[in-house]
Amino acid sequence: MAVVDRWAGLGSALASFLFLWSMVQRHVPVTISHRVATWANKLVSYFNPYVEITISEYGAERFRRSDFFLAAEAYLSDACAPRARKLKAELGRDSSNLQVSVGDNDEVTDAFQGATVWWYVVKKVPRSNVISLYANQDDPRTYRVVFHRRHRDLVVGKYLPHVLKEGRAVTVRNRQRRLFTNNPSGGGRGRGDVWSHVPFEHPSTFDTLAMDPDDKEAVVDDLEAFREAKDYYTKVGKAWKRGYLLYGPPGTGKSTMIAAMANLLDYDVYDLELTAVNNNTDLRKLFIETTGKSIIVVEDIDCSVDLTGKRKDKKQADKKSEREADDKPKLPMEPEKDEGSKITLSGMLNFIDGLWSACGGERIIIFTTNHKDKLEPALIRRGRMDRHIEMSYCRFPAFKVLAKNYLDVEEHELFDQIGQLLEETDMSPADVAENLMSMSKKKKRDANACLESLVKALKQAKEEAAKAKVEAEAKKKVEAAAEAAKSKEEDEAKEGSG
Ligand SMILES: Nc1ncnc2c1ncn2[C@@H]1O[C@H](COP(=O)(O)OP(=O)(O)OP(=O)(O)O)[C@@H](O)[C@H]1O
Ligand SMILES: [Mg+2]
Repeated sequence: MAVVDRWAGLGSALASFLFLWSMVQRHVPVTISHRVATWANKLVSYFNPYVEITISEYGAERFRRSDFFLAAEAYLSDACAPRARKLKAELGRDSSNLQVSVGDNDEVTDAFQGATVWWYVVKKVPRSNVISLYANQDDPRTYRVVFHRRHRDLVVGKYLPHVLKEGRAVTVRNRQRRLFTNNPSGGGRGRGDVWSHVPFEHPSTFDTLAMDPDDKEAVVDDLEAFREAKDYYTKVGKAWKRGYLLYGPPGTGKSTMIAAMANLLDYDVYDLELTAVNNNTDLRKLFIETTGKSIIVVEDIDCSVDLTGKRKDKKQADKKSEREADDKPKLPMEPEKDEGSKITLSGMLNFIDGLWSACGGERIIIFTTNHKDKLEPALIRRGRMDRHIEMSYCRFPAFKVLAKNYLDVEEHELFDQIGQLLEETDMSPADVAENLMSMSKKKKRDANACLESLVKALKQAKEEAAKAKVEAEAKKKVEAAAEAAKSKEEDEAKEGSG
């Protein structure tokens, strides 16, 4: 009975203290109550030897998640997830790789050079009128890093930089590379909508690419030097980017080489379809929305848009006369027919090396074409397209790579004959490859049969080429004769009238 009484007394005493405290608080100046709070904090920290650092999801850049937060997230999921009890598994952004991260309100311990560090994930529930029991999926999170105060220098000076570095490395390692293509201009709903992407999964590598070994090595060296050359580019005052022009007949491996480059450098690929871009402004927007560590590709640049001012004028003049000729009244509702892409040469040049091209850095721009001579020289001069790489017909060294890849054959009695034939005939690597895999699926791939079929195809190609040559010469002769006869006739007519 007495105990209950005592408790009741204590309760009422506490109640009156709280009441008094709230009265005091109301009447004591703000500065004093602040001072009391600071003192209380000091008192607590005197007895509590632990220090806390917080890393919030949204830092100074309100629209972007803070880099440090992302790095910490990656670090935790990689290094500490095995010790967490509450894990969260999500499909990665590309729904192909599973990402495990530490669940909300969980504690994870980490050890670093003898110091123990505790990580907590806290969700910040925004103050609102609606009371909700569960934190929202999108509520910003904060990491709390707690450690003993004697480790303060170690944690701030070494551990956190270590987390940042490791986290970034993990992000790069887990990154699913992507293949982007531009959406038709005007179709996007807003920022970030200009490119769509799929996972980049092309298996081509420089090992499987058939070309002259010396040329191949030169390209690989060049790419690797580029990747390491950030400081060099800064020193010489150039934007960190490099242009390659790949030219050569169809089927010689231009697209394949781009995939091999992306796989070698571990870059994303932006496949730019110029015909879907309306004007120079859209082109610039596309460029700005690309990220670093990427290859921007324009395939068949000679075919996609008319980049020479002269030809464009002619086309427009043609269109005009066409319009005048056709006197049918146009329906008022009918919009003016799109006059094709309005990208100009200057827009394209700006795209490659204008001021904007320096945003972000670490980009490779590649043009491919089947007709190098048709291109505007300004577009491909050195500095814009720094390196011109010719992809040519398959010769013996390239054939050896294909034979090894497709048939696992490095030596064969037919090689001499094939080498000879490849020197005399122009056959693209695509055709050679096709012959090397031309066996039906049921039969086991037989190297002899494949090589024989290749020899046959080469001989046939050689004959056809010879025949075509003879025909072309005959045609030339006939034309020359006709020309001579015509000029003779004209001369005679002149003499007759004179
Ligand atoms: N040098 C090569 N090494 C290995 N495979 C090749 C090579 N060239 C062509 N091939 C094979 O031929 C196919 C076509 O090659 P690719 O698409 O790279 O040619 P391309 O030069 O881009 O042709 P186009 O000018 O028509 O675009 C590829 O799938 C590839 O398997
Ligand atoms: Mg191609």
